[in-house]
Amino acid sequence: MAHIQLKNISKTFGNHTALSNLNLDIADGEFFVLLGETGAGKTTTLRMVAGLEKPTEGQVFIDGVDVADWGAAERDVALVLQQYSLYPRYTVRQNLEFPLKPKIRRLPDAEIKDRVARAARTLRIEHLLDRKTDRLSGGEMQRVSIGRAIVRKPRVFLMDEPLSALDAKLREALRTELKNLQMQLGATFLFVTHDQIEAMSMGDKVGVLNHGRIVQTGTPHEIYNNPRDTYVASFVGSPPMNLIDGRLVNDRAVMAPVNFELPLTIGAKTFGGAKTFGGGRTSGATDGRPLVFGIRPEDVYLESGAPVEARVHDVENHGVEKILTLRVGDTMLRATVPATTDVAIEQPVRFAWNPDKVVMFDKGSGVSLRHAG
Ligand SMILES: Nc1ncnc2c1ncn2[C@@H]1O[C@H](COP(=O)(O)OP(=O)(O)OP(=O)(O)O)[C@@H](O)[C@H]1O
Repeated sequence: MAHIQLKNISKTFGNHTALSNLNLDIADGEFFVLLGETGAGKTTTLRMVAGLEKPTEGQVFIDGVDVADWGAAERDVALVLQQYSLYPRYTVRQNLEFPLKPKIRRLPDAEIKDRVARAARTLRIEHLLDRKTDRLSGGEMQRVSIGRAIVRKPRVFLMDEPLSALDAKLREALRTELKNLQMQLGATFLFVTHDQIEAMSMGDKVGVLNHGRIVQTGTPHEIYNNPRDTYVASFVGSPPMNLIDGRLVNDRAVMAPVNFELPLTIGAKTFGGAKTFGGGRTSGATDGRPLVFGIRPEDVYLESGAPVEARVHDVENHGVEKILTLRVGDTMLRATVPATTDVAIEQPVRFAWNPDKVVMFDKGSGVSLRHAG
């Protein structure tokens, strides 16, 4: 398989900068997800690894070799796209055989048969082998597209939103299958998506791309719990992290514009022993500085006697849990609570949060104080 490195990559189209100084290091056998909104530069990055696009600046390395002069075929990568590129009049078997039959490197018939059979078994499409591809469902077609990549045994799989055209249920099923497949093949995957749930559930590592720049790279756990800036904090997580403006004053967090105070140390008795705030990273140096406080909805909880009073503005039922919108003055804040929580709209409630989980961001730069060092 392969180790992929992108070093100081920039790409401009005319006077539009699609990628700026991008660095990525994808380990051999890693499932790496590039996550970003539309237009962030995901497809451009993928096409550069595939050899379909040349960087304006910087280099792409595969297994330590600069592949600038290698064409797409020499790079030995397989691309799976959102739109399945199958031959509609051909059967599934013929579609799977097709990539193995170019004149220059035609494989022996027995080898072709074996690879097709294995791919079909892995993707559970054996029963479809003799069916024409225009008679398949979307999920089946996408399996065949992935099969066309697998049979080639490429060094790297490049996947450009391969699940986004499928309905929610199928997407979920194929997410698991793709992850299993990657582990089974031990292959290096670069998977591109705008869907943070896909990224968090499949990636060994996730790179968050914003306007052509990598904002943060890390495990899903790191990205979720320790977002580098307010962009990552609000992009990853559903509902997103609550971001509330405020300042630290005498070791208390004063949140504007409602002026409610968050104690930095919350009494051990009432609030479960949590005594520090923001991972213990409070110091005199931050006093008075404008900050943004990030609190995940699941770290907010209702409790009588808790420090802040709010009104319930909205209640969404999500089966096992409810997502509440709480109103404090003009500020809205989301809280994920158990479905058994009995609340009504406009009801007054009191809430607290897990102080260990609060992330403080510099208001000016948006960067987390933990990352700013
Ligand atoms: N061939 C091109 N010519 C001009 N601009 C381009 C070209 N290819 C991409 N761009 C621009 O570069 C930026 C990045 O595009 P890219 O397709 O990589 O984004 P993306 O993150 O994959 O978006 P999406 O999720 O919508 O596919 C966009 O602003 C796009 O319009």
